[in-house]
Amino acid sequence: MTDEKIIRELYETLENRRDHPIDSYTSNIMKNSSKTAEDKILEKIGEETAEVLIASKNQDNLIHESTDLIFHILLLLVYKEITLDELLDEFQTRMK
Ligand SMILES: N=c1c2ncn([C@@H]3O[C@H](COP(=O)(O)OP(=O)(O)OP(=O)(O)O)[C@@H](O)[C@H]3O)c2ncn1[C@@H]1O[C@H](COP(=O)(O)O)[C@@H](O)[C@H]1O
Repeated sequence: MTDEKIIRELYETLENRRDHPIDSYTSNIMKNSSKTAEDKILEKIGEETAEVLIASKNQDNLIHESTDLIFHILLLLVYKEITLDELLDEFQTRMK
């Protein structure tokens, strides 16, 4: 699958990991522990943002680092129970 449907499939997987936790990276990060789940996800977004800046300046790994950042933003939205359709609707309202 190499079209935009992969984002919807990923989103559904993340919602499933949130609602039916297993022992996996995304389920574990969305669980509460000593740090709240939200703080852990926000910390990852901060790290991945810095990695995108460095990758862009170094002309290296920009796709890989951007994917990590986008992935963690999607994870935050799923954790906050925002649906993919709400995100897409927001983009739609900006279409000219
Ligand atoms: N797309 C991703 C995805 N992208 C990044 N990551 C994880 O996010 C973390 C990124 O953190 P780091 O950058 O610190 O990790 P890293 O490996 O050192 O990365 P780099 O330094 O190389 O950039 C790693 O542990 C990655 O495994 C992801 N983990 C899961 N998914 C997808 O999410 C879905 C659910 O995943 P699980 O919960 O693992 O089943 C599956 O469809 C997966 O394909």
